[in-house]
Amino acid sequence: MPLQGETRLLRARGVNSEGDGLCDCDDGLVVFVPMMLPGEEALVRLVKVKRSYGIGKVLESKAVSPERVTPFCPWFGKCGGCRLQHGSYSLQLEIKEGLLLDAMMRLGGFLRENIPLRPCVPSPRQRHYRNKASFPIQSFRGVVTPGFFQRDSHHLIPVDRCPLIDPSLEELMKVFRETLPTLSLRAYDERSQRGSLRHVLLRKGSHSGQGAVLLVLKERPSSALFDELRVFARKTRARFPLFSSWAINIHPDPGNVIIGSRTLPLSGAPYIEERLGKYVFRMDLTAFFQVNSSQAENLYESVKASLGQEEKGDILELYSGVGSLTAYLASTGRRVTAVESWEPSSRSLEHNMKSNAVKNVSVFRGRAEDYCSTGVLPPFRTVVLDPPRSGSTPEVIAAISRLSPLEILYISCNPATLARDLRSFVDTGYRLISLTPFDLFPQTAHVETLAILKRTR
Ligand SMILES: C[S@@+](CC[C@H](N)C(=O)[O-])C[C@H]1O[C@@H](n2cnc3c(N)ncnc32)[C@H](O)[C@@H]1O
Repeated sequence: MPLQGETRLLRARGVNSEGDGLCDCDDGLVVFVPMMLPGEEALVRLVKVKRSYGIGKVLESKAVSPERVTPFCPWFGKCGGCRLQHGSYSLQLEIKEGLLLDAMMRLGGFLRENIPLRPCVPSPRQRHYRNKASFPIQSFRGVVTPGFFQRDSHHLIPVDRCPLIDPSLEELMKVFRETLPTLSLRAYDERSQRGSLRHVLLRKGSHSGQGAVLLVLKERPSSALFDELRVFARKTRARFPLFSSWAINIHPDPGNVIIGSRTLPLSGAPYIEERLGKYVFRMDLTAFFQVNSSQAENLYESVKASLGQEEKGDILELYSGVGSLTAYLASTGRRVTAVESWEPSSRSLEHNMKSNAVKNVSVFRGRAEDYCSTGVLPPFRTVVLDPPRSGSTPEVIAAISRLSPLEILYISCNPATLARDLRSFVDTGYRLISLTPFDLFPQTAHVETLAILKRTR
């Protein structure tokens, strides 16, 4: 077993889900080394040695990958957001395919020959693709400051630009950096749980142009503070007329969850609209919506194409959000039952089906678990599910297996929970037909995947 502090010459055989180089010591220990790309060799100091893994730091590079590029963001390596900016885009796509394969084999117990992996679908844009920016607020040297968290920590880096977000979100970020210290709001402190302003969330419909601001506060503001924030919103709207929707979200609980359950309108409508394909979707400022609008269109078109136009039979869609994928599913002419638990999203889902004249959708406002336990469910030919990062739950997976649809389409943003859930489906009589990664998050190590399963018996 190597010792902490030792130096080794290591070669990266891949990258882990955090974007770190994956190296093997000759003693069998796996070492994760930030900033190393597959094929690279370096003298590495073992800064941490645990029983099952180590963490290394490059002291001197010995062989550099031809796919290494100069990162375009000055904060890359410090900010926790991007993990792969030092690799060419084609390498990033290859890495994502590898991450998915690794999760399927290691965590899902699949054999390589049983994984019908397709190439990763590239994002139309690799920079400025994000329609949303969420930055934490802290008191930095006594000043209320927005920024991003350093990797694996809650240390704030006070940045005023991010090359992944829409340029108008960057402009607005600068305004917040200048203006927040002049307001009578105090930054929330996680340790003492004092102060108020926790997060600022900015959204801009990439295709609609509409923008929104959500201020996340620990408690409901006093009426004087409310008035002050209204004036701030009005003045900022005068400079950025497209950012017309402002709201305050109240989030009193400690912890890492960004948004609380109560939202109060501050200025303008408490929602914005985004256009995907021929549809316009309204979303509450707290709702989930894919951050890469153009690549979301590609993903949804691909889901629709894999359903086929001539097939018949109803579709059950679980975890529907505001109904963006729902509309694409319904455009095949089949009846869709859409299930969503976040109340503001399920309200928008109902609205969006009406406003887009989509008539063949019925909405269940509640948890997938509750829908699945509502007695005898009608038959569905197809089940589509797009759960959060934690994946689906054993109850929901068991209910889907009992429903026994001919096909299951599973969309996932987390290869680890996807591999686990696909294993359960395969064990109850489904065969994996295809597994397609979509790059919705260039420069990061996040992987979105569309998996298609068919019933075998
Ligand atoms: C990854 S998003 C997918 C949304 C949608 N398919 C889309 O593409 O925009 C997951 C959604 O599941 C919802 N959700 C989370 N847990 C749920 C549950 N137990 N039952 C139903 N919906 C849930 C979330 O509110 C969120 O809207």
